[in-house]
Amino acid sequence: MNDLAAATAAPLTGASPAKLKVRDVHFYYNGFHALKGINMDIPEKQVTAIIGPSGCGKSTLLRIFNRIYAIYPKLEAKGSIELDGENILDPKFSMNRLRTKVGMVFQKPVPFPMTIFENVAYGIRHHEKLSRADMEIRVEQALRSAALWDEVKDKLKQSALGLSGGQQQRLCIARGIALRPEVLLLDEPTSALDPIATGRIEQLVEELKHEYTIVIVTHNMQQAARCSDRTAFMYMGDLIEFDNTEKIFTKPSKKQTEDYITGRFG
Ligand SMILES: Nc1ncnc2c1ncn2[C@@H]1O[C@H](COP(=O)(O)OP(=O)(O)OP(=O)(O)O)[C@@H](O)[C@H]1O
Repeated sequence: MNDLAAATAAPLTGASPAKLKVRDVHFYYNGFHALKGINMDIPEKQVTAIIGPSGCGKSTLLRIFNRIYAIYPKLEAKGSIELDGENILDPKFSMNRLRTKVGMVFQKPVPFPMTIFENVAYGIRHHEKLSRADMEIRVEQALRSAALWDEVKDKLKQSALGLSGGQQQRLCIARGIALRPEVLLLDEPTSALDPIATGRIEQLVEELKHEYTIVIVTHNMQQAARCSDRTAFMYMGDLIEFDNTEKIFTKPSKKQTEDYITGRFG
């Protein structure tokens, strides 16, 4: 870790190397300075939660990890984010390649209006040419990984819109992992779900971290405490503290973090 990262983030502990190295990242919405010099190392095959009050920049930071902002004019990111040593903010890092390495699941599950099978196959087809048999294997693997296979294996040809909200969100996760990304971004993936479906997704996150580096934005502090290894606390575009989740929730170093997790503001 360089000096910049050391300024806000405790060093990574344990065996996980950094999968993403965020260095002095600034972000501007049409001139509005939304991220003010973020430095952090996201550990490989662990879950990193980003928490903080509404408007602090959580989603903005998450969306930079797959450069989704690049489709809008007047949005600008500065700094660098290295994925295994390559800067993903560099326009030379193609969007197509980035999509296969970094998958994203949004707050509200939005299945495509097509069959369950096609929802998963669609993205794969865009990037790879597979035989029908290989495609069937890939779709099954993705649905199994997303803990949805047993519930849908007999109705793969039915519309995905007939699934429950929790099933739809797991389908979106299956769609995300079907491309075999290395990093999975989850933007408040359970905010539209009931407690049972939420528990299922949290359990799934726990299982998926063995294969993927996961970054999750959540408003729910209990969720961050339950399912992440590291937690980043943001406030007004700054990364205030980034440390092991247990430390953030039991012995935070910064007063602002303590005030937030004890409900004194936000
Ligand atoms: N498209 C946009 N145009 C202009 N400003 C924006 C845009 N999107 C977000 N912002 C501003 O950038 C800041 C960070 O927003 P962001 O959505 O990242 O916050 P957040 O922490 O994810 O909030 P929430 O928890 O409410 O989703 C806020 O001040 C917000 O108003």
